[in-house]
Amino acid sequence: MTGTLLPDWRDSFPWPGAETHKHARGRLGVVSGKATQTGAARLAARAGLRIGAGVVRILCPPDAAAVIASAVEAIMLTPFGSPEALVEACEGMDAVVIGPAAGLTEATRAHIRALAVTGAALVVDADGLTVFEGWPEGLFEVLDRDDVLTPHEGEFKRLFPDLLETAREGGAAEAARRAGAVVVLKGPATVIAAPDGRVAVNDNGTPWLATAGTGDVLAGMIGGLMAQRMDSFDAARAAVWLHAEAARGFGPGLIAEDLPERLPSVLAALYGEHH
Ligand SMILES: NC(=O)C1=CN([C@@H]2O[C@H](COP(=O)(O)OP(=O)(O)OC[C@H]3O[C@@H](n4cnc5c(N)ncnc54)[C@H](OP(=O)(O)O)[C@@H]3O)[C@@H](O)[C@H]2O)[C@@H](O)CC1
Ligand SMILES: Nc1ncnc2c1ncn2[C@@H]1O[C@H](COP(=O)(O)OP(=O)(O)O)[C@@H](O)[C@H]1O
Repeated sequence: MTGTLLPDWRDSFPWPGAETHKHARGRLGVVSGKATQTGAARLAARAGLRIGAGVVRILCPPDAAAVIASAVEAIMLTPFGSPEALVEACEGMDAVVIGPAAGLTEATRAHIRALAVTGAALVVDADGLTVFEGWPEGLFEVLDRDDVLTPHEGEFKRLFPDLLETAREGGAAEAARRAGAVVVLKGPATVIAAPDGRVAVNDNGTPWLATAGTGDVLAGMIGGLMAQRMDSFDAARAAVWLHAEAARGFGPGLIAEDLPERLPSVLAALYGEHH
């Protein structure tokens, strides 16, 4: 492992107890895009499962069901055809990831606003952020403090056009206050900020992560920890650190698909330090 100090979120990491079962470990939902854009959701779902959510289900538009069904095993699948049907399919979910390859459509906005009133904590990423460009309050007004936004710099600028001139730390802190949710401003030194003023800067980033789909994996990892009821700020810090650690362990040639498969060895090292 990199660094001499072990990260301080490890004491609240959700290792399974002897009496647990899969539903008790946490239920994660991941909303997929249309039939030609299902890869991002599958990456996020696999990452959520690898990081310990006990049950992971992809929610998809009806046209995407056949594509996804042939590409998943442990991950379950429910098609939905309206915001109401999505809410129904998410009943009992502890956390839901929405946005990766969701599409820049009115439907994506409606799905996010509908999910926000369920009991599930939300991770909003990618198109789920961009689709609120010009109407950020349409997103912020429905978020809770335990929801998480995961913008890269381009997405951050679309929601907070005045804040990137500020230093990244200050900008992310103000963004979290404005959104009323945790903000993960991704990049070489990812900044994690909570609406209560907590701010952390991740120190183990690696440029091997600069490849398509790694952000989708990160969203799934954060959602997977939130599904296990880890505090959202700690879940985001832990996921960002573990994600980079998995990439460092792989090195040259890394593609997004490799990250969930590296997680067991990163988690095993962390588990060994803890027990
Ligand atoms: N397997 C799959 O199915 C995958 C599906 N994916 C899905 O694809 C969709 C598009 O996602 P996206 O992130 O490529 O595009 P988007 O944000 O619309 O615009 C990109 C523009 O933003 C700017 N930009 C500025 N800073 C930036 C930064 N730090 N990182 C990146 N961009 C930055 C930059 O502008 P430039 O700097 O070039 O002027 C750039 O041209 C989305 O639905 C996503 O979920 C992907 O997740 C991959 C795997
Ligand atoms: N140069 C870099 N150094 C460290 N981490 C990086 C670098 N470039 C990208 N990353 C990380 O890779 C991930 C990319 O996420 P994102 O831009 O959302 O990609 P995608 O939409 O293709 O999934 C983020 O976690 C980001 O912090």
